[in-house]
Amino acid sequence: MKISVVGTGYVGLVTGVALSHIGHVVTCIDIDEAKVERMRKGISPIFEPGLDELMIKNIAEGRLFFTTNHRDGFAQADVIYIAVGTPENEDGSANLTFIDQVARDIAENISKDIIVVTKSTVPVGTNYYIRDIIEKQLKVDLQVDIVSNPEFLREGSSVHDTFHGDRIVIGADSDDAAKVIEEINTPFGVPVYRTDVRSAEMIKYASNAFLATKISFINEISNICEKVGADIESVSQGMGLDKRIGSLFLKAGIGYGGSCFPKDTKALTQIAANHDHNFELLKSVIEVNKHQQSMLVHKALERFGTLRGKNIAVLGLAFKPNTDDMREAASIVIIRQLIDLGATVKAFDPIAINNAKKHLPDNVEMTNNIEKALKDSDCAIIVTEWKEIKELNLEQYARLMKTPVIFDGRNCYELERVKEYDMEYYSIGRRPIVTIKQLESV
Ligand SMILES: NC(=O)c1ccc[n+]([C@@H]2O[C@H](COP(=O)([O-])OP(=O)(O)OC[C@H]3O[C@@H](n4cnc5c(N)ncnc54)[C@H](O)[C@@H]3O)[C@@H](O)[C@H]2O)c1
Ligand SMILES: O=c1ccn([C@@H]2O[C@H](COP(=O)(O)OP(=O)(O)O[C@H]3O[C@H](CO)[C@@H](O)[C@H](O)[C@H]3O)[C@@H](O)[C@H]2O)c(=O)[nH]1
Repeated sequence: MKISVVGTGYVGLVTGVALSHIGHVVTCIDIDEAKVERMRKGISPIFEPGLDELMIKNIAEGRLFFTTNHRDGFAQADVIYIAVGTPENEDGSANLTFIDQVARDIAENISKDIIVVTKSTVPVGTNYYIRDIIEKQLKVDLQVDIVSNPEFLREGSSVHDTFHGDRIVIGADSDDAAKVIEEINTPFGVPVYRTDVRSAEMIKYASNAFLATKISFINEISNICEKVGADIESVSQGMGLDKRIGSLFLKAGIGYGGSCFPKDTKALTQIAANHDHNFELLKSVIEVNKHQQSMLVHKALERFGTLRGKNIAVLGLAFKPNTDDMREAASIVIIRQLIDLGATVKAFDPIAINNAKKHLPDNVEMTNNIEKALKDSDCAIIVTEWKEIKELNLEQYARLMKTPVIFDGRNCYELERVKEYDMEYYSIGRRPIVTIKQLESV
C-alpha cells in the first residue's frame, strides 16, 4: 500500500517508519525543512531507542521517503495518516490549528480518492470536522473516507509498542475503509478493535484519563502511607496482584508529565464541559498531580527550613527515562520552585539537556555527568528514574556531596540497601532513612 504520513513527531515518524518496515511504501511529510533534511539522511530528530536503525534500513530499501511538499507527498498515496500535534489552548481545550491546516493541505493537493486516517489525539467529532473541511475545499469530485485510528505508543518505547501493542483501534463508518486500514496493519500482528468513529476518538481520551487517574490515586495513597507508616511499594504490589486492578501504572512518584496525560486530561474535562458535564473526578486527578509535583520541594523545605543559598543537584530532567522529551516534565516545575526559593540548581540528564535548555532558566547549570551534578551539593532531588541514577553506587552520595541528603521522587532504591550507606534518604510513600546522625542538625 502507498501511504503518506503528515507530521513527523513522535507519533508520525514512528508510525511512518514502522509502516515502511512491514512493507508499505511510505512518504513522511513535515513542514520543518531542517527536520526533513536530517531524516532523509537517516537521522531521527527525536531520541527513541531502535528508531534510527529502522529508518536507515527502510530508506536504503526504498520504502521510506521524506518531503516538505504536500503535493509530492500525496501524489501516490492511497491512504493519508494525520499525525500532527494537538497542543492545549489556554483554557485546556485541544488546539486544532494544525489539524485544520492539514485538512486544507489534503483538499488542495490530492488527485484521487483517499482514506484519511487520524492518529493525532482529537476531541470527539473531529474526524467528521476533518472530512467536512476536505470536502468543502476540494475542487474536484473525489471520495474521502475517514478513519479514526488513535495511537497508544509510549515515548521511550514507541518502536517496541508499535510492534507489540495491546490493540489497534479502528473507528470507521465505511466498512471498506476500515478493512483497508485493518489490512495495512495486519503484519503487526496486534489485535484490532473495530468501532464507530466517535467511540474510537473517546477511547483515546478515556484511556489516558484512566491511566492518569491510576497514577494520581496511587500518589494519594502514598501520601497517606507516609502518615500512617505503611510502605507504598508493598501496598502497590499487594493491590496489583488483584487482576481487576492490575499491577501496571501503580508506581507512586512525583506525578505524571509528558506531552499527553497533562493535555489530554484537561482536554477531556473541556469536552465534558462543552456538553454540560462537570467531570469532577478528572479535575481532582489533575489537581492531585499538581500538588504531587511539588511534594519533594515541600519535603526539602521541611528538612532544611530554608533553601536560600543551598546548592541542589536535580537528577533527571526528561519527563520519564529513555526520552529527550521535556514537555510538561515535573523537573520544570521543581526547578522553578527551587530557584524562586533562592537555591542554586545543578541538573543532570543523560539525554534531554538540549531540549531542557528551551524550558529552564539560563542560570540552571546542566550536565550529563551525574558526579559533576552531585559534587559539593547540599541535597539531591531525584526526578527521573534514569538507569544512571538507579545504578549509581550509593557510596557516591556521601563521597561527592557536601551533605548526602536525598529526596527521591521515583523510589529508585530499596530502603534496606539505603540503610547500608551514609545518607539521609526521603522517598515517596515510605519511611525516611537517616543513617548519619550528625546530619540531623545540618
Ligand atoms: N507523543 C506521544 O507519545 C503521543 C502518543 C499518542 C498520541 N499522541 C498524539 O499524536 C499527535 C502528535 O503528537 P507528537 O508528539 O508526535 O507531536 P509533535 O509535536 O512531536 O510533532 C508534530 C509534527 O507535525 C508537524 N506539522 C505541523 N503541521 C504540519 C503540516 N501542516 N504538515 C506537515 N507537518 C506538520 C510539525 O512540524 C511536527 O514535526 C498529538 O495529537 C498527540 O496528542 C502523541
Ligand atoms: O505508574 C506510573 C506510570 C507512569 N508514571 C508517569 O506518567 C507519565 C507518563 O508515562 P507513560 O505513560 O509511560 O509515557 P507517555 O509516553 O506519556 O505515554 C502515555 O501517553 C501517550 C500519549 O497519549 C499514550 O499513547 C500512552 O499510551 C500513554 O502511556 C510519566 O511522567 C511517568 O513518570 C507514573 O508516575 N507512574
